[in-house]
Amino acid sequence: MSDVVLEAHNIVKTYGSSRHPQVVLHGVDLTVHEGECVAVVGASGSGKTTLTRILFGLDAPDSHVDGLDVRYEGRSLMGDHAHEAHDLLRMQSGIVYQNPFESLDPRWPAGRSVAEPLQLRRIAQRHHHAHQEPMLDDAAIAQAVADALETVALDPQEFMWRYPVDMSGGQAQRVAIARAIIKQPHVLLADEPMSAIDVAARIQIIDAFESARKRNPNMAIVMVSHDLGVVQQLADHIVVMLDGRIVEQGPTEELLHNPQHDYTRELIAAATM
Ligand SMILES: Nc1ncnc2c1ncn2[C@@H]1O[C@H](COP(=O)(O)OP(=O)(O)OP(=O)(O)O)[C@@H](O)[C@H]1O
Repeated sequence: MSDVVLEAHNIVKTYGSSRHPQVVLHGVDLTVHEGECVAVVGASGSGKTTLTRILFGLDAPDSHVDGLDVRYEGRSLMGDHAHEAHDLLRMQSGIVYQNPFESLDPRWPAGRSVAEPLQLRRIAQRHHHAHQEPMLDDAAIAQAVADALETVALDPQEFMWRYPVDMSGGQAQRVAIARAIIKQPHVLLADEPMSAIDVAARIQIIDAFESARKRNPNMAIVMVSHDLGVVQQLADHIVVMLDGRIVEQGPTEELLHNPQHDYTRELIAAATM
C-alpha cells in the first residue's frame, strides 16, 4: 500500500456552549493514502465537512482528547511544529468548493483566477528567496494555466479571457478545479463539488477530476458528498458517516456490492447516478 498522506486520530468536535454542547464528531479516525480518492458520504449534518476541514487543517478538533492527532505526510498539525506542518499543507493542497461562483472572483477572467495560486507562490519565492525550486516567470505561469485548463477540457484560447458571468455552472466548476490543481497539489479537498451542478454537466466534472488524477497520479483526493452515486466512479475508498461517526468504510466496489450497514443500504437505494 502507498504512503499515508493524511491521517486523523480520535477526532472529537463539539459546538455550542459548555451548558449546551453539541458533539458533532465522536472520536473519528480517517486515513488517506497517496494517489487515493476517498469519498466521505452521509446525510446532511452527519459531520462530513467538519471532519474533512479538520483533516486539511482548516478547523481545529477539541483539544485534550486522548490519542488525538492530525498528520500531514507524517507531520503533526497539533504538536510543537504545527506551524510548519500547516504551512506545508497549505502550500501543497487545493480545495474545490460546492459553488464555483463563490470561489471565482467575478471581476477576473478565468485565466487570472487559475493563475493566482502560482502568482502567490512567485511572491512567496521572492520574499523567502526559495532557491530549491526554479523561479516562476510569466511564460511558465501562462503555460501552467493553459495546461490546467486543458486538463479540465476547457479550451485555453477561449476561456483565458472568459468571465464567470459568461460561464455555465459546470464550466465555472471546471475553472475552479483548474485553479485548485495548478500547483500540482499533493492533496485535494472537494466539498460537494457536484451538488450545485446540473445533472447533465456532472459527467464533465467527473472527467475533470479523472484527468487531474491522470496528470498527477500521486495526488490524493478527499471528496465530500451526500450522494453515493455521484462519487462511485471516482472513489477508490468510501467512508460512510452517520451522526458524527463512521459507520462503515471500504473499497468502493466491495462497499457498494456488499454493504454491511442498514444506512449504507439506504444511501445506495437513494443514489442518483
Ligand atoms: N460553525 C458551526 N457552529 C455550530 N455548529 C456547526 C458549525 N459547523 C457545523 N455545525 C454543525 O455540525 C454538524 C455537522 O455539520 P457538517 O457541516 O460537518 O455536516 P455535513 O455532513 O457536512 O452536512 P452537509 O452535507 O449539510 O454539509 C451539523 O449539525 C452542523 O449544524
